[in-house]
Amino acid sequence: MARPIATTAVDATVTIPGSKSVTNRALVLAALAAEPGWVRRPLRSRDSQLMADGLRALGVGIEEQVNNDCGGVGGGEAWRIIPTGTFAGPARIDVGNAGTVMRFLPPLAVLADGPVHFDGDPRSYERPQHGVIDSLRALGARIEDGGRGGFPLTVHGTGALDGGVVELDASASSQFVSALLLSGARYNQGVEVRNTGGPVPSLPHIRMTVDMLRLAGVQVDAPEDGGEPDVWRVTPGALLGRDLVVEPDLSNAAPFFAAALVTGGRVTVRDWPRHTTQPGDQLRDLFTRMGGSCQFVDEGLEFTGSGKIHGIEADLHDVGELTPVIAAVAALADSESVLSGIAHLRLHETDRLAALAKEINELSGDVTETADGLRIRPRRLHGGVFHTYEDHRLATAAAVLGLAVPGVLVENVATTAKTLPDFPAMWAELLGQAAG
Ligand SMILES: O=C(O)C1=C[C@@H](OP(=O)(O)O)[C@@H](O)[C@H](O)C1
Ligand SMILES: C=C(OP(=O)(O)O)C(=O)O
Repeated sequence: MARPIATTAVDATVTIPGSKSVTNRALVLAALAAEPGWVRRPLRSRDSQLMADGLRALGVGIEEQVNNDCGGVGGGEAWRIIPTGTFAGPARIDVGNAGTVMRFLPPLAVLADGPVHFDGDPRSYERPQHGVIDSLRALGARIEDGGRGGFPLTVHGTGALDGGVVELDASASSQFVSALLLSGARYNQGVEVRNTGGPVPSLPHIRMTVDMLRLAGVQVDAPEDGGEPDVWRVTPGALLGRDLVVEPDLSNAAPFFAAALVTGGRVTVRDWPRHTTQPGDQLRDLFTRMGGSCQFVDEGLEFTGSGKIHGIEADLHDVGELTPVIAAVAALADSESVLSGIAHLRLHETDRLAALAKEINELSGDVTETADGLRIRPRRLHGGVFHTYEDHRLATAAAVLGLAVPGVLVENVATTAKTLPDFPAMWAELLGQAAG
């Protein structure tokens, strides 16, 4: 995708599709429930499709309805989830490169009536999975992993799991904890997850898991509610079928607010929730520190750029998925930025620290990798191909750079289909151009 620089300040209102994290949790919880439920305004993307297909392979009914009027809540698209109580095996599941699918489904597959074979994109072989697999084994599951501790692997479901207390190192991914908690209420003894490793990243995502479990009627003890630090406990019990409206994906608002910052323009994101567990909500603070300002308006959240972009020193441990777009904005700022607390990004869709440093430097930037992040010294950039390594967030970061730097070519912008298939058209509309 080649984008000329934005010649005028953007001024737009955008509708961001549903959150990947909320959609995929909602699907898992609805599949585990004792009664049917609804997921409204779900994200339609590669990651949510992989999740839905995985659950269907296990026998869960998912009926996709468009423009229905089911109960009047949410409106628009809705998926009706019909759980079967048990999960069917043998089954085959493709996890793609979706962290939520590769971590959340094996703990559910232990409840299947037979073997469930998992495989995925080449990158899924490299992403950490030990926190899920070793934990499930410790809780009584039989899993074959082909000798590498990860994919491809076979979970030998027996219809039930003892569960109980498990210790793991969750410093590589919060998804290890979320994964075990989501299915834990269906284990005979529930589950108690104890992190014995370093600090867990992306804690708001665990909070999201805990809140959504509670909405499904599950009793959860968590550290932030006065519980023991680094310990989460799920009491065994049935899950309720819920009617849930998915919030817009706030992490995918990042490139659009960045466009307001970079062009000195204004972007309103519709339906921004006033209260949310999504880490993307921290964009309000981060991008304000970088030179913009925001306010809630009737339609949603309005973000305005001042025409100036400041560097930032920020610990992004909780909000790692925002890093690529923040790094792109930082490369266009008037002072140095230091982004820290994000060593775990080396094991995301790609090694994001290496990829951002390499690609921005290829455009004549000055980015160095630190032990746990990036140091970004803004320099005048020139155009060139920005490689995206099949990482949706590298592609949106490159598009942001392309607003200010003539001749930036985003290689494989279609990779945004992981969480935002409409990105090329939405971006073209933002800039008042034809998609292409
Ligand atoms: O549970 C989730 O929905 C997510 C948790 C985070 O993963 P890590 O804890 O592996 O960073 C985040 O980066 C990812 O985009 C989504
Ligand atoms: C890390 C991410 O995704 P995943 O769910 O595949 O871990 C991300 O979306 O930034």
